[in-house]
Amino acid sequence: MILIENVCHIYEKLSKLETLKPSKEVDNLFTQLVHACIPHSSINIATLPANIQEVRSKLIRLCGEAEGHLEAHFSTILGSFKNPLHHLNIFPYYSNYLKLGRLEYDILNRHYSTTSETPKRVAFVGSGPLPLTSIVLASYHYKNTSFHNYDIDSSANSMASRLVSSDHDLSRRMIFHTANIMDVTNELKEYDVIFLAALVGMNIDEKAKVIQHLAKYMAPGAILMLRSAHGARAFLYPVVDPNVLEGFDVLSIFHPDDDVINSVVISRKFVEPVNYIDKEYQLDIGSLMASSCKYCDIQPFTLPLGHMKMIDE
Ligand SMILES: C[S@+](CC[C@H](N)C(=O)[O-])C[C@H]1O[C@@H](n2cnc3c(N)ncnc32)[C@H](O)[C@@H]1O
Repeated sequence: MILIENVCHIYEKLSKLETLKPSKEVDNLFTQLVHACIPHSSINIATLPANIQEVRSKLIRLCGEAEGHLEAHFSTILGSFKNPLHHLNIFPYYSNYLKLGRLEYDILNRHYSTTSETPKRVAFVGSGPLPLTSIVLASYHYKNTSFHNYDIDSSANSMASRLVSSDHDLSRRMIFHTANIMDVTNELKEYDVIFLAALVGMNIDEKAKVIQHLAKYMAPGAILMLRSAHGARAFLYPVVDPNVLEGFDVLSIFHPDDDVINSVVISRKFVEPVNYIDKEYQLDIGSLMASSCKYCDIQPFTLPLGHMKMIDE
């Protein structure tokens, strides 16, 4: 299959590079990789043989590493401006973040509440040196909400806070916490909505552990927004399996088919605590959740961006 050959070929080249810091060569290879993957939305990655799965998980790590370098590079440049927020469009993927932010806002708005309330406190886990999702949501969509950004890396947080420090409004509403999210416990109860970055939990097991931790501490009824990947885009980002969302109702899953790479999974922490009686019952809950996802939310609604597919999985 041409796609697989192409992806493996690009992986070979990327894995031989000494550094994944931004350069013409690195940028070209990642651009080729993204363009190779975007059109293949119907391929089921789970059916590929083990050697290709191995390439895939290595590729996801390389993509994550390169994304970290790219974000740090542009955050440093932006930090040299008097007001960095006026220059965000120098980041080559800024328009993707504007689209993704709008998409996530629309999805959230539809499910957040039956009243016209908006979330008061939002957390973004894995915000990185260039926390564009929080910046876009805080600037354009949730203008009275505070955004608590969590990152394990203190240098990412200092770069990120520099970006908003000269903005009177955002510097008050964007708060940065340096912590491994696995060590943050009761504080998580304070958030109406928690976003989990695609790159926190690089494989199914790591992702499941983070989700289990969030399930343990999030407030009942709070919303968890997850980023996943569909079709060949799963060569770029980890896939969130809805079956690992124990303790949550999966409300819907969106698979963009344009240049927004990530799928969005929205789920709500159970309102009533679940008393697991025995292992068998626990399994039943899992399968019930998987099937409830099938039927929970399949009525189409108007998305401003077009090109979006709402898929029930
Ligand atoms: C650079 S990316 C930023 C977000 C990215 N644009 C996305 O949507 O995934 C991921 C960030 O997650 C942080 N991270 C990874 N694991 C983490 C954890 N367990 N707790 C907190 N932050 C974590 C990394 O330090 C990194 O800065």
